[in-house]
Amino acid sequence: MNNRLWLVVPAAGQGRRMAADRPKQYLSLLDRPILAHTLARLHSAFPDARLVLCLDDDDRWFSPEWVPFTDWQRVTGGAERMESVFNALGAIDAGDDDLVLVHDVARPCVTCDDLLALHQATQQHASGALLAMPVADTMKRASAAGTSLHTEPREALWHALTPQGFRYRQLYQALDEARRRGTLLTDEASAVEALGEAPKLVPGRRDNLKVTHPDDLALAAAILTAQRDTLERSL
Ligand SMILES: Nc1ccn([C@@H]2O[C@H](COP(=O)(O)OP(=O)(O)OP(=O)(O)O)[C@@H](O)[C@H]2O)c(=O)n1
Ligand SMILES: C[C@](O)(CO)[C@H](O)COP(=O)(O)O
Repeated sequence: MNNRLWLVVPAAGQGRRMAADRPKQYLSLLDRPILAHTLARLHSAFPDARLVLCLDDDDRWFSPEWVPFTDWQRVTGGAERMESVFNALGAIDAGDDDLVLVHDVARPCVTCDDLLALHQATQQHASGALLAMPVADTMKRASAAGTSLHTEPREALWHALTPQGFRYRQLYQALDEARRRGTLLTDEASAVEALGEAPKLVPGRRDNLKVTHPDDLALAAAILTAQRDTLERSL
């Protein structure tokens, strides 16, 4: 039997750095909320996957009309992103070798081609895979006073993006272990790395922006508009 594909979308954040009147996933981007864009992108790549959407229990903004998947469920988010993802894994009836792709709701500009590339890499690499981007700028080591102490070699530095994909059992064990240690992790790959594994870095597009600060909203709108003009067929 083929392994199932699960999409876990952590969407239980409060968007504190955005400082808006609602969690950032419900801010309007062009014609609809960020959450609707992100789910539409995932659906265009994986229409038959099962979606697991992590939402805050007190969320009063969510509407199911923004979910294009027929096969989906809502789970309760945690206090931190990694807890939201762990809750999702605990709530599903997945096989050990089923693939799980975790994608931030706050990354609405991910393209179909990048999603498919990450999915393929996850199938091919036993330690899992993540979309990532090589660091492009000269990197400085700062002092506590905010002065530049020296220049760091950047050749081996990458920005971690999402999705990040793993086999279900491996990811569950990795996050469970991190919780037991009391380590706070900002992505799934960190948990798997802590088990001694080395997930594959899959070069992703530079415009897979995580909407984080207020000025990211205009940037995301410009990216989506440019993608509509240049990538129409592969979105
Ligand atoms: N307890 C949490 C915290 C974050 N997230 C999700 O994890 C992703 C990445 O987090 P981040 O960009 O930090 O979002 P927020 O936590 O909402 O933002 P902030 O840190 O500024 O409050 C987002 O899709 C967010 O909704 C989540 O599901 N549960
Ligand atoms: C997984 C992630 O997208 C990596 O960039 C993540 O959401 C990071 O969040 P943070 O803003 O760096 O805490």
